[in-house]
Amino acid sequence: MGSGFVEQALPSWRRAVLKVGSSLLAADEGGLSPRYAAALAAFVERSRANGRDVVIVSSGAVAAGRALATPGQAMGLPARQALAALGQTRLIALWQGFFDAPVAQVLLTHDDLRHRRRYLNARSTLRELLALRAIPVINENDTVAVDELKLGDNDNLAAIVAALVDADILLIATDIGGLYSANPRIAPDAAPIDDVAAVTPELYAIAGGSGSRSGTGGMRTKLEAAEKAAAAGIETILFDGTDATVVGRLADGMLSGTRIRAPRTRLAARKYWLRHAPSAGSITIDPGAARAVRERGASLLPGGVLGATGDFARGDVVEIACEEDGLPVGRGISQYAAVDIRRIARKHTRDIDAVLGYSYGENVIHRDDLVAL
Ligand SMILES: Nc1ncnc2c1ncn2[C@@H]1O[C@H](COP(=O)(O)OP(=O)(O)O)[C@@H](O)[C@H]1O
Ligand SMILES: N[C@@H](CCC(=O)OP(=O)(O)O)C(=O)O
Repeated sequence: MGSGFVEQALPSWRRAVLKVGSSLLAADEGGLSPRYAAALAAFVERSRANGRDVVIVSSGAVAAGRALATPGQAMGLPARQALAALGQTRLIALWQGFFDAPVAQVLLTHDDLRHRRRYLNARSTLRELLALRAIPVINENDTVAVDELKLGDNDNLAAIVAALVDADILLIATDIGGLYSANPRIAPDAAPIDDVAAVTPELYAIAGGSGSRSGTGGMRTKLEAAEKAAAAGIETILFDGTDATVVGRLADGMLSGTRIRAPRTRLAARKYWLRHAPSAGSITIDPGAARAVRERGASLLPGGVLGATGDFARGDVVEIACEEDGLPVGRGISQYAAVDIRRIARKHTRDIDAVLGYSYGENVIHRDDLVAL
């Protein structure tokens, strides 16, 4: 029996976040199983061979750890956290087993992503890992992630990561064909929904909880994730990771599952945000740098910077002004604090380290973080 979803073209993409739920990795007898992960890994491999980047957000640490715990043992929060710590090494080993390329373990909490500096550090690390052609495998840092530190679930984590790494698409592999008009495990005649223009309250009303022992959020958290991704201009795809044919076709650019659209493009969403975020200060640049930013969309290097006003921190949004006419050139996220910029202004990129004693890279503002006005 098919899932009822009609095959449609997958929107073209260059960088994806692939979220793999516990239900796809947990073995019936406890621990992890490569059963479904193998086809998903083959998809990652094929995508990478075509020059695309894939970041994996993988659940399954608790499920993996369960095989190592005594059955019947009390399962309070610390016990779950201990299971996650035990299971995480197995989880990474499972993924590494599929790839020749190195897998990098990245564990994140809400706190890491809420604080601007740590957010930027996570972003730089992930960018660097992708530049190294490594395969980042991300999970929530369950050891410390309790209550207010918790992102709650990996669907939401995957959406935040998608925005973090500038992904074009968020692929959520789950244990069901996609979104249905009701939970098919309860309502067998539920109808598949192939295409969603926007996540609405009505949609949340049809999304129920998890259908398996290992899964957590059910469709609700997948819709929350899709809503977050859409706000950043990223489309979300829900598909059945247990169906090797569906996964194989995905690598051919064809989807059987649910496509949840984003109302605006990624660039438009980002530029809108950069234009409207409150600014914490300004950077003055010379006319040559102003031309490079305006006409070529170039990154801002320290050589073209003349100074900084205000007391902004690394990661703040700042105005960029041209010293010649004082007119605004653009806005962007500064990689350096105002105090640092005053010291590296007019210096060559290679001297940053010598002047400051550290470096956050060659750009004062990276072109991806810059909008010309
Ligand atoms: N409207 C719906 N359409 C599809 N699945 C639904 C719906 N409402 C609830 N679900 C449940 O959501 C489950 C998938 O979520 P979950 O168990 O958390 O998996 P994962 O481990 O992949 O995150 C499905 O197996 C299904 O039981
Ligand atoms: N960090 C947890 C994952 C929790 C989670 O969100 O699970 P799931 O709903 O299966 O994606 C673990 O690795 O077990």
